[in-house]
Amino acid sequence: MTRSHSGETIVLASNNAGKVREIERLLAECHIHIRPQGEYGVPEAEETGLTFVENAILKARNAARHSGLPAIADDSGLEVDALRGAPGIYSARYAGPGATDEANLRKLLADLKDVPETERTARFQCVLVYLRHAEDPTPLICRGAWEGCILFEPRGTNGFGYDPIFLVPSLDLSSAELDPDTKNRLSHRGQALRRLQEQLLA
Ligand SMILES: O=c1nc[nH]c2c1ncn2[C@H]1C[C@H](O)[C@@H](COP(=O)(O)OP(=O)(O)OP(=O)(O)O)O1
Ligand SMILES: [Mg+2]
Repeated sequence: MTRSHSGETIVLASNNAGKVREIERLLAECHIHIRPQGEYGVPEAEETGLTFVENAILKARNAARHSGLPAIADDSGLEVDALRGAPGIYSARYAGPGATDEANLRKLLADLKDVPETERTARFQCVLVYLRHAEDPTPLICRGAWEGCILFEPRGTNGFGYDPIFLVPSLDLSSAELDPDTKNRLSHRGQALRRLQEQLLA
């Protein structure tokens, strides 16, 4: 069965403006049209899963159900080796329910204050899920991971979330010091999106 869209709108199951910007930018290049779920009055899904995959499916299904459209969801987070993978799937609520990006980032810096540079390795994970409709039994699932290190102080003003404290070692720049195209070329989300594009357009 073909998965191609021939211009059909896909709802993007995210309330995170930073994610929406990055995903719109990459998918526009291949003429896949997405609209954020806010435009359809989709209520926020409860992220009760224990894996990125489960949470992405929950979010995509919720958006597909309320909008009647195909849906893409992104569940992502930062795994810090010195914290045995935390905050992971809990990255958005690390400093508590409804925490701001700034509060989450400050908590992470505080938790790592005694961890030396060589032990500050980390990676961003991203899982994207595409559902043709709310009951789609064969979701497309694509992932990406981006290796880096946690800085001691924030640097840069681009991006969102933990970007100001995520060092990209090959460039010696934080993720918040990258322009949007460079971040999309390297990031966990960019990797997952290119895999999803291939499958959607296959
Ligand atoms: O490229 C990134 N650059 C910086 N930080 C990032 C990135 N990618 C994920 N993150 C962080 C943000 C948030 O703390 C968590 C995602 O949580 P996650 O539940 O997937 O998203 P969210 O609640 O912000 O929006 P939504 O669920 O509506 O898509 O990981
Ligand atoms: Mg979320």
